[in-house]
Amino acid sequence: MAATDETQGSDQARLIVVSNRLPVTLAKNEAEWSFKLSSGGLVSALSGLKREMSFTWVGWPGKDFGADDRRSIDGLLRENSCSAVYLDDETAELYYNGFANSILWPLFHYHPGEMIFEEAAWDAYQRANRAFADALLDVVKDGDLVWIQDYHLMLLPRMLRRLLDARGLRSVKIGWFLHTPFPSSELYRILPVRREILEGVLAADLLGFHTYDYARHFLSSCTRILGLATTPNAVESEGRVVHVGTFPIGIDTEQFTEALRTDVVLQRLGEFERKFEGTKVIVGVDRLDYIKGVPQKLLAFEHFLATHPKYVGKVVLVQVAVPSRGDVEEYRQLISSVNELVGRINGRFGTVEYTPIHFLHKSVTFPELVSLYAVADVCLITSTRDGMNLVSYEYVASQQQRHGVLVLSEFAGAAHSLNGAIMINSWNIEEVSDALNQALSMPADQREANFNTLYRYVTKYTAAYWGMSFIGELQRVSREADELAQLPQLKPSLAASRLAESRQRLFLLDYDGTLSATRTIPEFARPSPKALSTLRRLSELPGALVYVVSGRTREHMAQWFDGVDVGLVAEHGVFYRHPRSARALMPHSPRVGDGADSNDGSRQLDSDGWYCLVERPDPQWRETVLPLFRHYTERTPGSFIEEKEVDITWHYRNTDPEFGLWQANELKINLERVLSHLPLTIVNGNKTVEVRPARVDKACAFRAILSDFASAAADFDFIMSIGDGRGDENVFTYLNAEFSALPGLITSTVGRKSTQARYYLPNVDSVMALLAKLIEPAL
Ligand SMILES: O=P(O)(O)OC[C@H]1O[C@H](O[C@H]2O[C@H](CO)[C@@H](O)[C@H](O)[C@H]2O)[C@H](O)[C@@H](O)[C@@H]1O
Ligand SMILES: O=c1ccn([C@@H]2O[C@H](COP(=O)(O)OP(=O)(O)O)[C@@H](O)[C@H]2O)c(=O)[nH]1
Repeated sequence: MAATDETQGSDQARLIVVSNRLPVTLAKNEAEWSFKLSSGGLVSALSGLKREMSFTWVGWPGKDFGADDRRSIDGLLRENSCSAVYLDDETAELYYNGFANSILWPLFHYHPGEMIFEEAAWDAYQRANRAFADALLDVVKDGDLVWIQDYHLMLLPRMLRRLLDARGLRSVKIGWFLHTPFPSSELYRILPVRREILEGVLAADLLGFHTYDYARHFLSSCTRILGLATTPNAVESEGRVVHVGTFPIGIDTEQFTEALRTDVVLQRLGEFERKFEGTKVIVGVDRLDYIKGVPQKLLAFEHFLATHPKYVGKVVLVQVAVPSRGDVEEYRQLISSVNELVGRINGRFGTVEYTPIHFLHKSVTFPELVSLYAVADVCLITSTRDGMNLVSYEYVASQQQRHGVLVLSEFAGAAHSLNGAIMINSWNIEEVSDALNQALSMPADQREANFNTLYRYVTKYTAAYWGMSFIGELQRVSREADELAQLPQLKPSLAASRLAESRQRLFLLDYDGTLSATRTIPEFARPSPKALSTLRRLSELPGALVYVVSGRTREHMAQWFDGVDVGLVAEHGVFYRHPRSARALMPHSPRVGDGADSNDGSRQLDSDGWYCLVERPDPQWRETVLPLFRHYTERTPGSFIEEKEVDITWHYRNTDPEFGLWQANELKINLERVLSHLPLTIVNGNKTVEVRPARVDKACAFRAILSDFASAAADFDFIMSIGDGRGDENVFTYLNAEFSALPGLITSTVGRKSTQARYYLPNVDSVMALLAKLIEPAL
């Protein structure tokens, strides 16, 4: 493993990889501890990465050690860029076998029947994850990248984040990668601690999965179980954006190419070729785990021999079954049923000269494995679920000469990548048997074409590629998060001091999500008595003009703010009305029917003082839009249409969250198609789809408002704009450009997010607290 010394102590971000097991085997000879790097999927996957980037590996060393031994082991590990997390043997057993392998593993592989939930195991899982977090505190420095691996450590991102925050280490970036499938939310929700586990990983900055299906299931669980807003590549959790990505793992193909040139492999391959001369070889390599579908494979092979007698005596299955998790009951049962099947099939089809199944219940050496891969005409993978399945990749990497056929279960993650394999439903014994027949009789040119497609993929998307792309993405999202972290929170004291220094004051306040918290039904979101009295007192400050700026109808707004001297902007800028106190500042009093020029073309003034920035609503587009809106409303329970004077809004907040979002996207696509020739804009709002005139937005309304003040607008020495939505971003952009030099300009979004505003306020309560500060008597 590459040493990290060159980066220790420097300002460069260091990488720390955390996994359940350290990739080492420790042995004591006399009084001396020695160290051997062990092999395994993760070790080889990360071996490519380590050529590009040095890292420290943190994990459990495999058993507990006494204090004296720990001291020497720690030294030895440090020299090899590793660091141990010690767990007492009972915790380790319960956490690893009891929770990770007996609860999460079966559930994530669609075997809920094998899941045994025990509180003691859950307690141990928490204890072990906490021990990892504590140990990491001694290793991690600010600015480091911490990459946590797999289902054993799903609570760790949150536990670690809390400890780091408490120490003020706020720029450590955390990634987490799941090597297994993530099941459908329908399965996942069975887990008694489903919330804790999701919340645990959501403290990371980037979450990685092998396939988009796994990511999709994860996002769906976040929506359904935690009620969080998601996009196809992110989850919003506690004001943070947690990025979600697909990073299919690969192998180090070079290792296989090099091994195939070694004498030991060439010799062994020759022996196999002589032994199996005139016989077709099917190879299977699996850990003996119930997810690998070994019984299904044996039954399919039996069916194949029974239905294709010409192959009896002419084809063998060499099945390597690597012993695994023998301490767990389900695995012990599997061994006996597999042994029974092998015996039955060999008894049924075998002769003195012919053994149909060569069953190796052991692990084999790497040269032996490569030789077996290379001699096989077919590789048969029948997993009933499998995160990725690297055996399929390894077989392809070893088949440059023979161009053998890969028969691959569609339930392995690899099926999403390995175009060129024969895909099978491993539960369908008939189909697997047919696939074997097809594979064994496939013409050489077709085998070669399939192999070339597979080989190109396997050699391009290697383990190194996987590691580098995850780390690259973690660095990218971290930069984005750093930018966001630099967005300052608007402090009431700062706003108050700027206000105190000013004389002509303008407040532009969005309504929904800014002055009023989100409600399920729009009518319920009326201004609270507190909000009304705050606005009244704000409007009474010397030299102050207050505008409430909303997507709501002017009727609603006029009714809600009756008796408060605030200006109103309705339907996202289509209508606006000045406060009474503004009239004194206007160069001339506008008259009804006034069509005075503004930057936005003509505008009309009615007898209630409202300006309208668009032509009257065009009935034709409404006639096109409304039937579509109705179509989707009828088919989306809980959705409804809000018809305004000009805009039309489709609300889906109260629908099934995923179906609602799906329907909203469909509706938007359909609207874009039918409205493409019209000057309209279709906007995804806060659980809404809105259609409104393209020419007008909230920024246009401000421009019009300011032009009404003509040169008096130049006298505003304090402008504060607060809003939470996308429509408010236009306002911030406009104000930042127009009043860039004004010290009294304050723009603030609500909720921390990527924004054009100069500040953020966390939520509606903090907006109200800020405004309350501004109306304190001294100001
Ligand atoms: O510009 P705004 O004041 O932020 O108005 C935008 C939309 O707000 C309303 O919908 C939103 O608030 C509702 C009440 O809390 C909520 O039920 C809905 O899901 C939100 O999208 C309003 O109904 C829309 O017409 C406005 O366009
Ligand atoms: O005797 C053996 C046979 C195979 N393997 C390796 O075990 C890994 C199995 O990975 P896979 O993704 O197929 O399944 P997993 O065991 O991780 O579920 C592959 O890299 C094999 O080369 C091994 O270590 N010892």
